[in-house]
Amino acid sequence: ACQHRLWSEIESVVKQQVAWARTGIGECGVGWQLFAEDGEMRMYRREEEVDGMAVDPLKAVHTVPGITGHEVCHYFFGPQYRYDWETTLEQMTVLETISEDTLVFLQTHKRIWPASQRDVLFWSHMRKLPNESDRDGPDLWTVVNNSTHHPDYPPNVGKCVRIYLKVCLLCQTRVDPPKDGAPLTRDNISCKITYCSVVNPGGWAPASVLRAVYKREYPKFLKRFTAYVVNQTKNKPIMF
Ligand SMILES: Cc1cccc(-c2n[nH]cc2-c2ccc(F)c(-c3ccc(S(=O)(=O)CCO)cc3)c2)n1
Repeated sequence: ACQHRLWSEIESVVKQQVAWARTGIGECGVGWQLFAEDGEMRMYRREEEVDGMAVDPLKAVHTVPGITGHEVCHYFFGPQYRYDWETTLEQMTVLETISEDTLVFLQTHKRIWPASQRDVLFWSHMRKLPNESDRDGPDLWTVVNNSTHHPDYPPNVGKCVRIYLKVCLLCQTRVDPPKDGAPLTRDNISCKITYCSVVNPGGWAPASVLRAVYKREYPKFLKRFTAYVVNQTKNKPIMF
């Protein structure tokens, strides 16, 4: 897929998004507010408007015991699982299979009253990244979703307003080997998850309504998705 039309864009967006996800919230600049907390999960957002529309960047960090970064990215990337955990999804189509780690999706999501229904068209790329800070530590895994165009599905033709998003899920596995040299079990692993997103609603949507929805939907999504991965993997061999 190195010669694919999207390859150079994917390379640059993945590098940019991973660097952003790796930036601790303290170095992200001013204006970030913690808006949700639940156990290990912390969700931050910054209020930003473009053309009067709320495009608040979001950064969430969460640590989940018993799963690996590869497993988290596998269930986030795979179209076959999405209806199980994405509660606001109404319709999902894989428009293109560019390679086994790069797909193009078209999705329509449940309407957020009083705004019009939204759809989103994006490429999704999954990649393993070398663990720079700890050579013999487990690799990092990431999935980057980035809005793109497709000639057969121009924006705003039907009833849906096209939204534009950039999402990065960055996962770092942590292994705490058992003292007595016993074989590794899921009790000895955990995954640090960073989820970043910037969503441009693409058309009129009241900032106050969007912010209320985001405040409710993002924590729900991350909790539901990670619980889904724990449940799907608990009786399966660990996928590093
Ligand atoms: C999780 C969440 C946060 C904020 C809003 C909502 C929501 N509520 N009702 C409709 C939506 C909605 C509308 C349009 C969208 F594109 C997405 C959307 C959200 C996430 C992603 S993803 O790339 O993170 C996971 C793949 O679906 C893609 C689209 C979600 N859901």
